[in-house]
Amino acid sequence: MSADRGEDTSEERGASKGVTTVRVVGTGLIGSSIGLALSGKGIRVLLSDPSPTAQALARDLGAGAIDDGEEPDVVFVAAPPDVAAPVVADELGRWPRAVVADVASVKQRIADDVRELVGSEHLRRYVGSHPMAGRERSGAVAAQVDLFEGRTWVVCPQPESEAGAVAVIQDLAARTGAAVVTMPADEHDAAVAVVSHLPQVAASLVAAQLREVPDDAIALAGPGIRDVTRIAASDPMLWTQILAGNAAAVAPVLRRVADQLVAVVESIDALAVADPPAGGSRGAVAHLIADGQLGHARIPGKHGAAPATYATVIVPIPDEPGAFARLFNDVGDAGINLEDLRMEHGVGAPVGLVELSVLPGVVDRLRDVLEHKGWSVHE
Ligand SMILES: NC(=O)c1ccc[n+]([C@@H]2O[C@H](COP(=O)([O-])OP(=O)(O)OC[C@H]3O[C@@H](n4cnc5c(N)ncnc54)[C@H](O)[C@@H]3O)[C@@H](O)[C@H]2O)c1
Ligand SMILES: O=C(O)C(=O)C[C@]1(C(=O)O)C=C[C@@H](O)C=C1
Repeated sequence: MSADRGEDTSEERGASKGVTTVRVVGTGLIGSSIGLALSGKGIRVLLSDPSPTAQALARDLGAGAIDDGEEPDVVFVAAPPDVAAPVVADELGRWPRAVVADVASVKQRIADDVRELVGSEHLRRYVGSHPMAGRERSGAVAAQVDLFEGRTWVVCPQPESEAGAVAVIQDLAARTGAAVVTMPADEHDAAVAVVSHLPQVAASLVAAQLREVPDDAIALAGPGIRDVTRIAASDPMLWTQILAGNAAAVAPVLRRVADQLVAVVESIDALAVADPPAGGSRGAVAHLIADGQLGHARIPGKHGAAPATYATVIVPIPDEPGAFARLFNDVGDAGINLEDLRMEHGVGAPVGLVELSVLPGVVDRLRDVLEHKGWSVHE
């Protein structure tokens, strides 16, 4: 088996060359995005979902064909985490030659449940995996062909997983454009507790504070609150399952944050009085922000590359058809690669603010080109 950690290389690819048919079970956001990505690579994708509407919608959006009972080479189970294990077990039983993978956000508990359901010997063809890509929206309608492009896709082999089965899933994940990382399931769960599950809890807590805020205060919302709360729009049912499935790893992370939050409150309390005593409270607050800077600087860039600091320019665009296309054409004509893009809608104004991120070396040229084309450009 290939439980070695590390990034897949192109030399290792090719393991899925013999794969012609992939069955996707659960045709929501992730299942349909897999279907779109693999269909685009010439693979025959068969779609199955207990909801006939979800299944038909995925088909209509181009994610594949409705499953007709044809034997698949590979099955991706993209069902909710609380049913992933029994669905994997069913698929292993139904297709005795297929490699069966799941894509659920937690890995160890699902693998343990599958082992209990089918027995260790049948785990040879099972490979746990988790694309670190997603959206705060659910269902096929939110699926995207390039959802996995440049994102990490974690493959978590079990001790029983056959090397060939692991290689097939690594290879298919790579064919969606993802950067494949292989690691044990328990390490995956500890990692996502910090990099995925904590952010969801934090975003939901911050956004929940806005429920009672008067309209006049909400109207002041700028990019800060939007950045911190985007994922607060996520599906409560899915996230209850994810947090329950990884509770043992998430609880200590939340406890550490809670302890640090209590210390921050004490420092801020000390500073709230008219003439704060010199007791180190300012230092504690400064450390909080500085530590955050250090953590933020460690977040990898595209394709898992070293953290990249991009330069940004902000361009107001009119809220009218074709404005976006014109802006992109002007950037493209200048041969400048956009590294990232964000859009803010001005409150009460018929303009949007587009933030373009580029490598620092080309930002001056971008500014010149856009000004020359008549755009007004802000830092
Ligand atoms: N949403 C994300 O950002 C994200 C990212 C990576 C991985 N995941 C994982 O992918 C899986 C699917 O999440 P999603 O966001 O696509 O959810 P979704 O709600 O968009 O889709 C889930 C689909 O599964 C179907 N389903 C329900 N019960 C089923 C069953 N018993 N058998 C087969 N299908 C069933 C539903 O009808 C629905 O179409 C989850 O396990 C989730 O943890 C989600
Ligand atoms: O971008 C988002 O909407 C996500 O939150 C995606 C995200 C994450 O990055 O934490 C959330 C949960 C999934 O298991 C994988 C990816």
